[in-house]
Formats: sequence, C-alpha cells, structure tokens
Amino acid sequence: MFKQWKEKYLVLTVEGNLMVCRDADSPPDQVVALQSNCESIVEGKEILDLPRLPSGGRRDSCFALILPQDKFLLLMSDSPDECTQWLKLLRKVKEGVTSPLALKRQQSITPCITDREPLPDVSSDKDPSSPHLSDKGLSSPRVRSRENSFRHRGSINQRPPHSPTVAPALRSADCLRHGNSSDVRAVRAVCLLMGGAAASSALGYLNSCPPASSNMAVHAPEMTHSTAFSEMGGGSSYHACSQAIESPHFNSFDFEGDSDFDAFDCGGWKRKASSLPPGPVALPLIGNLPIMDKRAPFKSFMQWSKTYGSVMTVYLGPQRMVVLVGYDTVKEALVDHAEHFTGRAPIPFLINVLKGYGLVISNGDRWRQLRRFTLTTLRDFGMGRKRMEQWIQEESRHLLKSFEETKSTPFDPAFFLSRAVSNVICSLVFGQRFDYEDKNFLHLLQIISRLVRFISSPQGQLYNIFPKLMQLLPGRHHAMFKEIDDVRAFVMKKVKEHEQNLDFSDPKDFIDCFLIKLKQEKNNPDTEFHKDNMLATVLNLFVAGTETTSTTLRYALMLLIKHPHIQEQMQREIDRVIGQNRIPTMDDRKSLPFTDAVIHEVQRYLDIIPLNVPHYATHDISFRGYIIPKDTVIIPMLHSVLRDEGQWETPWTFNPEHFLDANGNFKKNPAFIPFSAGKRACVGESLARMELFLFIVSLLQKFSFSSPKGPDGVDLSPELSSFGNMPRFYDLMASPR
Ligand code: HEM
Repeated sequence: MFKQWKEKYLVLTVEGNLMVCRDADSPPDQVVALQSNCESIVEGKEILDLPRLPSGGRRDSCFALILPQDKFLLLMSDSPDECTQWLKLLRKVKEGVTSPLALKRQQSITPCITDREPLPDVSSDKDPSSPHLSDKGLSSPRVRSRENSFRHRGSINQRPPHSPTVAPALRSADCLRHGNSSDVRAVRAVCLLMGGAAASSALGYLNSCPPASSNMAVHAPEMTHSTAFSEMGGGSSYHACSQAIESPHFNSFDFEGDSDFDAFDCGGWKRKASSLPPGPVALPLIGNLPIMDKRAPFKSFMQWSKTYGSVMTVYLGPQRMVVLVGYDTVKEALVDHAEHFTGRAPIPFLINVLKGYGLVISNGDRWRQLRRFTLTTLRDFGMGRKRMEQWIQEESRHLLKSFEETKSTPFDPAFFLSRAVSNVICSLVFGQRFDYEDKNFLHLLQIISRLVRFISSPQGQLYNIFPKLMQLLPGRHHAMFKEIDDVRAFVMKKVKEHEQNLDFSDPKDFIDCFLIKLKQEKNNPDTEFHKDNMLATVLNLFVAGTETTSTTLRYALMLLIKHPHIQEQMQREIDRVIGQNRIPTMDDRKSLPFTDAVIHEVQRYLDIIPLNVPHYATHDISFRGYIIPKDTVIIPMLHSVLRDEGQWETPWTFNPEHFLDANGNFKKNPAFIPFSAGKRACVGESLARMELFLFIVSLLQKFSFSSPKGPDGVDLSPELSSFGNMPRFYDLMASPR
C-alpha cells in the first residue's frame, strides 16, 4: 500500500546503474541499468497523476524513470535546481553522451555527494552544475552510524570509510560506491515514493529473489540490516555490477518488515487490491453500515478520515465508495483531474424516478450533449444576465406582498419561499410563473419538498443501498414514487401544450428549445435529444432549481433571526447603499460587501449537500498513489471543504468575517464550493446566486425578521443530514420596517 515519500540514497555506478538504497550502508533495494533498462526519463510536469507531495515538495523537483512493463521509479529531489541537474546527468548517462566510465575518470563527477566527508579534491574539480549535498545530509545520523552498519559487519567493506587505498574484496573496482574512495560518488539522493501502485514500479528488483517467483507478497528477510551480503543469495551477487542485472525480474518486498508491502510488481499504475485507499474494515454485504452514523454519514466519514487520511475506501452495504476529504484533495480531484472525476454514480432512487434518463444521472456522451445544451439554453434565456435579474425582481415583488399579508403574525416561510424560487425556474423552463394561490402548483412543491427530504432520510439512503430488496418491502418509498408520478404528469402536460403552440422561429423557453433540437436531430442515430431525456432533464431543473435555493433562503432567515445584530448590520448597509425604495439590482452587490459576505457564509454554514451528489469512476483512476477501480462511487465531500480547518478561521462558527478582509471588503475563498467544482459542478449556480442575493436584499430592505420564540428558540441543527442537510421547519414573523 502507498505509505509516504521516503528519503533514499541513490548511487550511480560507473556502469551506468542507478542503485536505490535505503541508506548509505544498505545494499540496493533496486538497481536500474540506465542504458538498457530505462525507457525514458520524464519530468514532474509531464507526470499526469503525481501523487500527493510531502510538505515543501514541488512538482518541478520530481522526475520518473520509466522502466519496462509499465513500471517506473518516481523520485523527488530537494529543489528544482537539483532536479534539473539530476535529470541532466541521468539523461547523459542513459543516452551514452557521457559514459559512466568517463564520469569516473573525471574526478569531479557528480552528483558528488558522498556518505563521508567531502574529499579535498572534490570541490575544486566539481562540475558547478552538479547537485550538491546539503550539510544536513552529510551529518545525517544514519551516515555516522556506519561503523555498526550492515556493510561493516559483512565481508565486503572491511576498510575504514575514508581509506582510498583498501580495495574491497568482493566489489567491483568500477563501482562508484564501493570502489576506490576517490571514486566514491555515493549520493544522498532524493525522496522516493514508497509503496502502492505509485511506487511499486521497479522497486522489487533484486537478484537475490528466486527468479521464478512471481508472488506478489514476497518478503525480503534477506534485506534486513542484520543480514550480511553473503547471506543474500551469494556473496557479491547483490552487486549492481553482477550478471543478474541483465535479466531483472520484479517482485514484492516489504522493506520495512511490517507486512506493508512497499513495493510490488503491479504493472505500473494498474489496480491491485492493495492499491485501494485505506478505510475501516468492512463486513460482507453490509460493509461499514454497522459503524456508520445513519442520520449523518458525513460525520462518520470525517471521523474515519482522521485515521485513514483524505482518500479512503468505505463500503455502504456492498457498494464500494472512495471518499475524498478536505479542500486540497477534493480540488485536486474535481478540478486538476476533472477529466477522470466527472462520472455520476448510479443513484437507484433517482434512476427509478427519472427512468434512467436526464442530465443529473447520465454519463458519457448523453451527459455531454445534455449538459452543453442545458447550459447554452439557460444562458440564452438570461441565466446570470439582466433578463433573469428582471424576472427575479418581479418575483421578489410577489414575495414581499405575500409576506406583507401575514401582518407580522408567525408563519412557516417554507412554501412562501419555494413558490417564489420555483417560479423563477418555471419561467425559464415552462415559460410561465404560477399564482401563489394555485393549488396544483403548491401540491407539486410539497411533493418536491418531500422528495428531497425522503432522499435525505435514512430510509431513502437504505433504498439507494439495497434497491432490489427495498422494492420488495413495504415502506414510504412506494408512496413517494406515486407522488412523483404527479410531477411527471404535470411536466408531460406542459410538454404537450408546448408542442401544440410551438413557434420554431421564436422559442420561448427551455422546452421549446428542446423540442426544436429534437426535430433538428431526428435523423441523427446518436442523438440524445428525445422525449425521455427531455422529460427527465426538465424534471431535474424543476426539482434542483426549486428545493436547494429555497431551503438556503429559509435557512438564511433562520440564521438572521438567531443573529439579530448581523441582520441589523445588513439592513444598515442596504439602507445606506440602496435606500428603502429603490429595487435592488445585481450591480449593488459590489457596494454591499457585508451583505454579500453574510450570504456566502449562510451557504458555507448550511452546507446543504454535505456529501455532494455522488460521482463515479467510469474507468480505473489513479489518484494520489492509489487506484480507484472502475465502478467505484466517489464522494468528493463538500462538507469537508466547507469546514476545512486549514481554509477557514472558525469553520464551525457562523462567521461572515470569513468573507471579509481587514478593510471590510468582500474576500473570496477558493474553498467556498457549495455548488461543487469542476466539469460536473451545478449548472444553476449563477441563477441560484442571483436569486439568493436579490431575494435576501429585497426582504431585508422591507422587513425585520424575528421568531415568536426569540433568537434562542431557533434550532439551527438540521433535521435530516444524509444526502442533504435539511433545516427544521420553523415559524417566523416578518415585521415591516
Ligand atoms: C443554492 C442552490 C444550489 C446548490 C447549493 C446546488 C448544488 C449543486 C451540487 C452540489 C450539485 C452536484 C455537483 C456535482 O456533481 O459535482 C448540483 C448539480 C446540479 N444542479 Fe445545482 N445547486 C443549486 C441550485 C441549482 C439550480 C437553481 C438549478 C437549476 C437551474 C440547479 C441544477 C442542477 C443540475 C441540473 C445539476 C446536475 C449537473 C450535472 O450533473 O451535470 N441547481 N447542484
């Protein structure tokens, strides 16, 4: 399994063999014949899936030797400069431009980093472009302990470390490491990535292994410090200059004797069971469910990641999942390696509801076609633009009126808010808004709310884990599926109406555009523009465009009631910039930094989709030294980013200062990703952000919000916390200002 970067000693022999040693005194763990056994040498910037670097490590300090059979040796030097010099030297030797023997002849050959004090002649002759040994390396305790070293005990190196005259009995005089000390060019090298697919590469090579062995789990007891060379399958046979180098074979070695196989023949990055990220022990069929917090799985994931790290394997029932934790990891996956992390997991409940179609749950070409079309069409209809702003301003007017009608009496704001928010997406998709008194509209909104709550309930999660079983058992999911049929019937009715009234030269909304596309593509056998995808994508937009934004608004008001001083500060800012009468616009946002910061902080603190919408490995993915096998569900955990202690000053507190600089100006934070990130990120982000800003500013301009139970009576803890963090229902009072 992948463990960590480790410091290793590299020794370049005059024969052009690069020996990888544990330390100055150990026999080589691996030998690479540069000219015959190294296919190429690549720089860090060319390595696509460079595993996570240790603190202070740099991509441009890394390089890899590509070996036969998809194996490679990944190395990192202390600095980019040193790396460049290593590359120069190794390439020269590999390409035969500089013969190692010529190197030997140049007393100044470098890297001149010995495991003893520098020789007097070295510095004077030294090639200025050569890597240097840091002082730290010279005084390394490992170096100084050589008197007790393995080599010293063995029969090979009987001479004092500095004696240039003692010819070692069992060494080749041409070995830079073991030859005449004036030739010694043992190098304190570099960090070497140990373990896992990433490191495995050629590390297993040792001629002391029985050549026939292909066992992946061969211990190398002969490699321990207490073993003499002579015990290693024959005296000098370990030596880089020996015959066996010509016919290398690869095996697994547990270099540390801790049963954690640092290196094994894994064929490059290819998957082996042991290259899966670590995670808690899982039971057959039920996986980690018995130890998981069913009401808030993300809490268990956070807890486990303290033990298993930021990339871990978890089993939700029989389903293997890889959970990505923390800003660095999630960003690296979704943004830096977007092409690998864009897949969507099959979500049984949604597949059932959507009959397998539509943007949200699709992959491959279907997803690409639908996503491009959806984004373009939403933009054409003004998403993120002036036209959309006007629709939201218009809807705000209706919302304010409906609040006014409550006459400062307590009411549950949930459906007031969802009617307003939904009408914005309805204008885009259906080309119409619905009256707040429209009973059918309210019925649909209630179903959508129940649907999202159901997915976030333990029962909904159970359906997604054991769909076939749950289908056979009685339960709320059956009622849920029936209710969703009502929403589907509504959408179908709207599609029919659109078909009857369609004007090809003047599309009025998303459905019109889809119908036109459908006609244009009717002779294209590969088209994804058909009725099933249309129905499902319209359902996606209707549901996603309604519930997330309205729940965020509901939670925003809850937080403002809980923190009246923040509410008052926002009102003061709004009064100063906009006044009480002018309709708020998006242009006002830059003049309302405090308000903007509060809205961002509401989203961060609410953390509405803590686990993200699950992603999927549609192929084997190599990531940070692990292999995420095809068909693994991937959870790029938004909660872990929005609460990342390295990114936020007070991650567990509602604190608008997170988005303000010392001068009170709005300050961005890259870890603000409630809409996720990368190619699969929310398509409605700009619409949702516009709605949140315009609705909240309009409401605060006209009302003050309070709770009949006072600020302390507001319970911010979510009622449900699996797929979504669902805030509790509550009553508020809207008092006109
Ligand atoms: C506060 C409001 C919203 C939040 C927090 C939110 C969040 C998210 C998140 C986390 C995802 C999953 C991204 C991923 O898989 O990496 C997503 C996907 C999606 N969202 Fe939103 N969303 C919001 C509003 C909206 C709105 C208004 C719409 C409608 C226009 C919308 C439509 C979608 C769609 C269609 C997807 C699926 C995209 C795909 O699979 O390619 N969302 N959203």
